[in-house]
Amino acid sequence: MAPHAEEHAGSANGGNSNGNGSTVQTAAYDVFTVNSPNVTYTDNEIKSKYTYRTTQVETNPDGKLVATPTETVYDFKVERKVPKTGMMLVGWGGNNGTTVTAGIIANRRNLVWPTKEGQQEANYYGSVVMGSTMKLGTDAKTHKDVNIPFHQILPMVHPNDLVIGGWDISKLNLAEAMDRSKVLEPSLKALVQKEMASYVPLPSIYYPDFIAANQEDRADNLIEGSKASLAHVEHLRKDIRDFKEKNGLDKVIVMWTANTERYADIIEGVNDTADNLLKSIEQGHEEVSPSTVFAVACILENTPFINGSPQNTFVPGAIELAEKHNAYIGGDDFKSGQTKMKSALVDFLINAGIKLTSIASYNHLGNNDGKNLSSQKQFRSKEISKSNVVDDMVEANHILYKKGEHPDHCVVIKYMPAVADNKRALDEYYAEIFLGGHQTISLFNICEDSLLASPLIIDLVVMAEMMTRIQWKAASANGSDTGDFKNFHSVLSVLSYMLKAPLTPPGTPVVNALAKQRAAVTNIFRACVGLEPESDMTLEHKLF
Ligand SMILES: NC(=O)c1ccc[n+]([C@@H]2O[C@H](COP(=O)([O-])OP(=O)(O)OC[C@H]3O[C@@H](n4cnc5c(N)ncnc54)[C@H](O)[C@@H]3O)[C@@H](O)[C@H]2O)c1
Ligand SMILES: O=P([O-])([O-])O[C@@H]1[C@@H](O)[C@H](O)[C@@H](O)[C@H](O)[C@@H]1O
Repeated sequence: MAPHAEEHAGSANGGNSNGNGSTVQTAAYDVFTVNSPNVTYTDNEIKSKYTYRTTQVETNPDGKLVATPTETVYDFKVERKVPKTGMMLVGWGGNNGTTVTAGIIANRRNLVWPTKEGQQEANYYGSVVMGSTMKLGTDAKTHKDVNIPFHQILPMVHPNDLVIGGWDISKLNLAEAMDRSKVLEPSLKALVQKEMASYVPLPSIYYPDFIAANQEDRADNLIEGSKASLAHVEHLRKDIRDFKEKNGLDKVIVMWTANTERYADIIEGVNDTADNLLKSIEQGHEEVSPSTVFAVACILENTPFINGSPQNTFVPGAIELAEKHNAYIGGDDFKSGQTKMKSALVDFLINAGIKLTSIASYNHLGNNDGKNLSSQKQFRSKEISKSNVVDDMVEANHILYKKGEHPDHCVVIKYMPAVADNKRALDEYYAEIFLGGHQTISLFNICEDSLLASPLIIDLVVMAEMMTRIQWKAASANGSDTGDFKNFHSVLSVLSYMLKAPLTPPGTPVVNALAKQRAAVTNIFRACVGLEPESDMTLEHKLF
């Protein structure tokens, strides 16, 4: 590890929400308990027996559909002890990395700072986990909805308790990098400057061909070697172990928030299987990217790895390796502003029976991400993730769209340094309506990119950590034992709400509709405490 990293290797130490750094025992019964014969609480676990109800459809020889309601009973088990958790960011010195770190410090210390609009308090707005609620049920007397904070449904890590560290190819300390990012108010920066200056990213791996050449001038904090090697894998694994040991952590989650890489070619014999990928890394194959090396290191270290960028980090060999090691991976590409709006608006239009015929998606931004994306190969990675986000919604409506038919969809990103991190998103949605009419929706959406992405980093890390403490097994009808509890599939598709191009287990469908994504994670967490899915039927208000 480079000497300067030794001198200052720091981590944003997590004082927990009561400030003493111990493991915070956050139990779901803090706000509620479930009164059901199917749910049991012990000091260490919540166990629930959950009946999953769905509908199987078959097609008769005459083409008629037959719908059969089905029930599957699962046992879920949740570890209640909230572990002392580390968040290691790849690209820690970037706009997102510095912003999320400063934001957590500001919240942990309950900071208030002057702005031109007046006093601003720290908050976690934009985080589903920390800023949203879910309906628990209806009040037995008033029959009004009772809503609880999302993060209270299960014993989740509090972001204030996260111990933060990471890597960057730039050697700037986090205070210098925060200044370079031009995201935060000077008054807030002044309050966190001292702590941020004590954090210096660990050196990282840098394979120039994978990111824009215009990034070379910041590559001064490097691990030796310009292509994949097992030495790189072992170096990163040791970094994770050292960070865990130095901070007395129970668990670490690694998040890629470094630059967008070009796509890696999928080559038989190179990255198509786990064994071939490991062999290619050993041989220093040019087609293995830094993000895939990080993914492999995390999988082998059994540390969840999430990709916040659009490149195809998870080549087939990486997915197979994660499955073999029962390790968690997730991605791709934070869904922060323009695309999040798109995944909600397209869902609304198509489900309203309005035939969307074209989406023109333009944006310009002036941060370093935009500079990297000004290179065609890196832009192409982003163009793919921003374009595929409507596919599931279009394919679900065969009334509006014939098979293979879809709206015209163009994505444009331009680098305009003047606007810095305040990305401008201009969108036009053009649709056919009743009797040949048209509806045109034009949006001008200023997205402060890092202030929108940082809460998603928190959500991804907190939810990924929560998933490591949930296990399941098929329950038996007669109470006989059905074997050991198991982890969810290695590919955490439950994280899709925060991601533009959700990675799903091989062969399973991709859901991009924003409301469906939120319902999925909400209802899975509810099932873990034996609660039925959120239903908006409210029959209690209709049948009386
Ligand atoms: N709203 C958003 O900000 C948003 C939304 C979706 C996706 N993303 C993606 O998140 C990523 C980060 O965005 P950002 O605005 O923070 O970008 P940024 O350019 O400010 O930060 C990226 C950081 O990664 C570092 N880096 C590059 N290669 C590295 C490597 N191999 N190892 C370690 N560090 C490396 C760079 O030095 C830089 O500090 C980008 O890929 C971007 O496309 C951002
Ligand atoms: O706001 P969003 O569509 O989720 O995505 C953003 C893009 O609009 C922007 O061009 C890009 O630079 C960011 O990295 C991010 O991907």
